[in-house]
Amino acid sequence: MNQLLEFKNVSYWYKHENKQQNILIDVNVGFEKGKFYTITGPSGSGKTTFLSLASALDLPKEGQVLYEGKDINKIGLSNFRRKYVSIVFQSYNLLPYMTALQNVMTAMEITGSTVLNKKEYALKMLESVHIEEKHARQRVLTLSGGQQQRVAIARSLCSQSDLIVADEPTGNLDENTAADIVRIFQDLAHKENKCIIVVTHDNDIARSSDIIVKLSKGNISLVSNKKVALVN
Ligand SMILES: Nc1ncnc2c1ncn2[C@@H]1O[C@H](COP(=O)(O)OP(=O)(O)OP(=O)(O)O)[C@@H](O)[C@H]1O
Repeated sequence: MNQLLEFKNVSYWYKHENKQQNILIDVNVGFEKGKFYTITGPSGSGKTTFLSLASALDLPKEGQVLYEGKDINKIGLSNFRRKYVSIVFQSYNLLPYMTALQNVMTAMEITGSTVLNKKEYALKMLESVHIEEKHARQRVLTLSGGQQQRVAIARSLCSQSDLIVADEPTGNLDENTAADIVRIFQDLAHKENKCIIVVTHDNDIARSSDIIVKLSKGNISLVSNKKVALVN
């Protein structure tokens, strides 16, 4: 099996006044390109912690996270974040006084994109998430929540990384807009061959993914959705 990202014997805990709270206990799980994964579990089960390990915001206390077989600690955490993973936050993390286009182009500058015509490319990425040029040229603070989330996804696409992780990306959105975002993730996995890992509380979104990774009491179980629900 061709794993893009692999958790190998990963354990993680927090210490509270010398008491250890185990979050992940000897977890083994792999993620492939071309698949859309959701991470689910009760509040406090460690979903955000899991995602921070998958996106090199933190390191396991024990075990390794491997990218194409290489330990991300060896790749270097900031190097890994810059080159190999795109993170979509619930709060979008956009620059509100800039236009959508400027937000995407700024991210391209920061990540050292080698694309020659950055404006044209940014507009193409925005169009791929259904942000037309008129909206692309508006300041982000004048766009709706759903539009802002799509801009954040377009920004994540400009780094051209194979791995996209998102923490509750539909948390603030209405049902229709959330379905729209989920469809974009499905397309990115199935048409663009990306590996998508999304933390969600929402069972409908989990059912729309290819594989559900359930977290509970430090352990994980996988549910494969053979017949992926199409969102409408
Ligand atoms: N920086 C930290 N220091 C200490 N404990 C922490 C820290 N971050 C998280 N925790 C604890 O670890 C547990 C897992 O937190 P995490 O945010 O990963 O869970 P979650 O499944 O994403 O929760 P939610 O669904 O409520 O967002 C929680 O009990 C939390 O209080």
